[in-house]
Amino acid sequence: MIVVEDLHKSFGNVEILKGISTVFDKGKTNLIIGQSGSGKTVFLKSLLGLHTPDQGKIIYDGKVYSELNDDEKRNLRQEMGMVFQGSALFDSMNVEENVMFPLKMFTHKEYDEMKERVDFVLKRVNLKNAHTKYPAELSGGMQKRVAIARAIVNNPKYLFCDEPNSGLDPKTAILIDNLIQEITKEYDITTVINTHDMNSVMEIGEKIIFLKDGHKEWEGTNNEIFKTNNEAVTNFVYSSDLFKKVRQMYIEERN
Ligand SMILES: Nc1ncnc2c1ncn2[C@@H]1O[C@H](COP(=O)(O)OP(=O)(O)OP(=O)(O)O)[C@@H](O)[C@H]1O
Repeated sequence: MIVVEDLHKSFGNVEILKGISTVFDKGKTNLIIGQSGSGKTVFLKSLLGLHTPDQGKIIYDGKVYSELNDDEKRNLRQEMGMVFQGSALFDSMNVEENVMFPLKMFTHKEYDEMKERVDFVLKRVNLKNAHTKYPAELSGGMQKRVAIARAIVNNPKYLFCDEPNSGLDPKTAILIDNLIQEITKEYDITTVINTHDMNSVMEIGEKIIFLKDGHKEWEGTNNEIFKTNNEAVTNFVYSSDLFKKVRQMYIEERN
């Protein structure tokens, strides 16, 4: 579980995060949504420890980040997995080497043990016979699977995903969303996903926080987002007429 208390972050004189408080539960897919420039990436980077907040606290299962010493911070970072936008695989490494990379960096495991773990996670993301392939030889969906395998290879307690569906067709995007949700539940991970994808919001939005201009404007579940009367949220989520009609039909059906 990650608890965020009154998080503020400025760059120069410009305040980007203006006092965000929320809770991200374990075993759940938590989504951050909001318009471009609303502060989602700055927020996600703050959760990763890449930005130091000016004010407020981030608490990881009882550990207040700002109160940890350097070793404790390093240990905590090793409990975090990250799926970057565009997968960010190493082009010069094959799939097995990409996935093994965090184990080589952060553990002292023998090769056989690392290989066993790599085989396990690649199987878990349904990638078989891809060990010796290079990223350029893989489809976008397969690259995402490799990125997810790499993010979970070190058994993270926290998984952060930045636009995991960018560049994928809608069907593959749903498969990737479902895979992230399954893994989150299976290994009881606290997962936080930064997304623009409204399909993701509807499919896996167990908890959604909507940022607007650096504030938390709204939070709730995918069921609640259908019913909310918050204008900023409805304008954002139902920006197309088609979505507005679907929402109207849903509300009428429920009444
Ligand atoms: N390192 C930085 N230095 C100065 N300003 C920054 C820095 N990082 C982000 N910003 C500013 O913070 C604001 C929020 O940016 P952020 O990248 O968090 O938006 P976002 O909601 O993730 O947008 P998008 O959906 O387009 O990725 C922007 O105005 C951006 O210019």
